[in-house]
Amino acid sequence: MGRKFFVGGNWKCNGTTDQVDKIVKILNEGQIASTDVVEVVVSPPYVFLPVVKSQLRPEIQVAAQNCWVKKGGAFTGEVSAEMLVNLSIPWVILGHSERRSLLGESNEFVGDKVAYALSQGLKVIACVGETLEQRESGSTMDVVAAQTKAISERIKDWTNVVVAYEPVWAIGTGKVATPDQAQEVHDGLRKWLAANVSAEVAESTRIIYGGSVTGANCKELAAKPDVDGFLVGGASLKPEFIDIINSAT
Ligand SMILES: O=C(COP(=O)(O)O)NO
Repeated sequence: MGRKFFVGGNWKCNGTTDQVDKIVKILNEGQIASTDVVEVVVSPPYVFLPVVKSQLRPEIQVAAQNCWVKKGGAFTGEVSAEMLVNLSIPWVILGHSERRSLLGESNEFVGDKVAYALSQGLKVIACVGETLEQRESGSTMDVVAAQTKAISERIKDWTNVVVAYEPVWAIGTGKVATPDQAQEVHDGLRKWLAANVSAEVAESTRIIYGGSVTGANCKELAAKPDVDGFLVGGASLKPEFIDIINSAT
């Protein structure tokens, strides 16, 4: 049984009501491959999540871009996993490099978040990726393995986890990883899962790529055997996101 292609759209901290209406229109009117072929999940900012969920065609799911690490309560400004479940938001992105770098989210904190979100019934897009300095020092696999280990030590069931490899040096820079660069790390992650979790988890877990994916570069990336899809930032706000959704067909 192959891994179903997965395309996520991370809108990040972007959007006005007019812009959101335009993006939803693009998504609802675009000719996209069937849900038998591709799983599509878009991730608006929290404030637009319920309205986007209510307006999107049923084939497209939604994700939050983050959630709190434990049960809700006196944590001003946070949004809990329980709230997302209550709103029938099925997915959450966790461990994005922008939160790791800007907000100091450690590997252990991200691991705890993934474990708690899964425990509440959410499905998780778990982000890993190295900085340019780490890549240039040859420590890419050490870094992404440590990030993945911090998750693996805290969860038992990988069924509802998608791993997103997002090299920090490719995010928002236009410097997309080459297909071979992406394949090398995805293969390394799959081997890590096989050695440290199980052959079944390694085979079934989708490992998706993020970092300057566009309608122009997605096809050759999608052609790589261990690239199971994408987590798209900037291009997910544009009509070319439809091409990226269809890139596996
Ligand atoms: O951060 C990203 C990628 O962003 P870009 O596609 O804009 O590089 N996905 O979560």
